[in-house]
Order: sequence, then structure tokens, then C-alpha cells
Amino acid sequence: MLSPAVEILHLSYTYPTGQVALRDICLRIPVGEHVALVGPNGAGKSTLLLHLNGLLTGQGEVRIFGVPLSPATVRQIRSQVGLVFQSPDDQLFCPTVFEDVAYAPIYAGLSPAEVEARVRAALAVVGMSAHAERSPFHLSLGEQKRVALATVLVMQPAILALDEPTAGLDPRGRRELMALLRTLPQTLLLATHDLDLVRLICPRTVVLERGEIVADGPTEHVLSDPAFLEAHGLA
Ligand SMILES: Nc1ncnc2c1ncn2[C@@H]1O[C@H](COP(=O)(O)OP(=O)(O)OP(=O)(O)O)[C@@H](O)[C@H]1O
Repeated sequence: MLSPAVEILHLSYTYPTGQVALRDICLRIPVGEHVALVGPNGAGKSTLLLHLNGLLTGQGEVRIFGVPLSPATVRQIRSQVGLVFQSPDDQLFCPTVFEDVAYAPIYAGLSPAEVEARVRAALAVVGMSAHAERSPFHLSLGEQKRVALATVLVMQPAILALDEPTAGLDPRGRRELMALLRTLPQTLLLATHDLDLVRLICPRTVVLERGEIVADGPTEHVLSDPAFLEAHGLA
């Protein structure tokens, strides 16, 4: 049987401050599925995403394509799971867009020709080809978010974990990014407060609250009950 892209088994995490962020999370995401992770502020969405490629390590197990995440496998798993942070400032730091997108493939030791080809392809996917020589810090937030996505797509990850991809965008930027995300073929776990985005691209929705999964099912069901949405801070 094909291993799921992501399997999380009884994962719990407490920050060093003592703040409990995840409690006994179990989640299975088959290959190719687009899953939304929703819930009120502080529910644990970002914390959960940070566990997918070992940036945080809690109690329990995370398996990527059946391989348990461990110090021995974390490097391989980071090449399979592309994590895009909420703030592009956490992802962009080079003088030009091209250099930011080229950073990971250069670091991975790819040939200059391969780096060039991959960067051009990733910038084309996110519609930023014309901006390769610009400073990322002179771009709009929407453009920065596209470049941040390109810095991850360039490594051709099979799984994408996106934290609040549409937060802070104006209506046009949001619409354009939604259209782009809709075309991505990867397995997708999307943490967001944007329920229109969820309805558009995620057939399945997981609701987190205070570190626990309180609902997991077809988006049309999970998001259809106004009383449930209100009770969980989603309305
Ligand atoms: N670095 C940290 N140190 C201590 N506690 C933290 C840290 N980061 C997050 N937390 C706490 O862990 C819990 C989960 O936070 P997390 O950022 O994962 O929630 P979230 O669902 O992503 O929230 P939001 O919708 O506001 O982005 C919260 O109680 C938060 O205050």
C-alpha cells in the first residue's frame, strides 16, 4: 500500500515557556491531497507546520512518505517538504530575487546550469520572471509572498506546507495568489484564516483548537454549520 505523504502519530508539543501548543495530534494526508488547517489565533497551526520538516520536534512521530522524521532523516525530509512561512521576511534575505531563489539549489550542490534552469522555472510558475534582478525588499507584499513560494518550489518538494499565504494581501493580490495555489500539483497542507481560499482549493479541512483537532472532514461539511464556526472562532 502506498504510504501517505504525511502521517502524524500522537504528536504533542510544549514550548520551553511551558505553553502547550499541540496535544495528541493524529493526522494522515494521502499523496496529492489538499488539506486546510484552520482554527483561531494560537490554536497551534504554525506549530504543527514547523513539525513537518523537523524545525520543531515534539513527542510522538511524524512520518513523511512512511519515513519517520529523525536526526538521521531530517535532511532528506527537508528536501521533500517545502515550508513557506507567513512572513516573507523570514524567507528572503539576498540582494536580488534571483539569488534568493537560487540559494537552496546552490547550497544543495546543483550545477550552475541546473540552478539557472530551476530558478527560471520557479519564477515562471509564480509569475515573477520579470523581477529576477530586483531587490526582494523593494517588492510589494504580494510579490514577496510569490518569491518566498518560489524559494521553496525551486527544490521541487513533493509536499508544500503554507502558513497564511493570503494574509495581508490586497483583494487583487489575494485573488492572484489563490489562482496560483489552485494550480499546484503537490500535496498541500495550508494553515489559514481565509475560508474562501479553503473552499476554493482544499476539499478537506482540519480544525485545530487549543492544540487539539476538533474536526476533520470534507470542507463542505466542516464549514457549513454556522454554529460550529462560531463556537470555534471561525465565523
Ligand atoms: N516561540 C514560542 N514560544 C512560546 N509559545 C509560543 C511560541 N510560538 C507560539 N507559541 C504559543 O503556542 C500556541 C500555538 O501558537 P501557533 O503560533 O502555533 O498558533 P496558530 O494557530 O498558528 O496562531 P495564528 O492563527 O495566530 O497564527 C499559542 O498559545 C502561542 O502563544
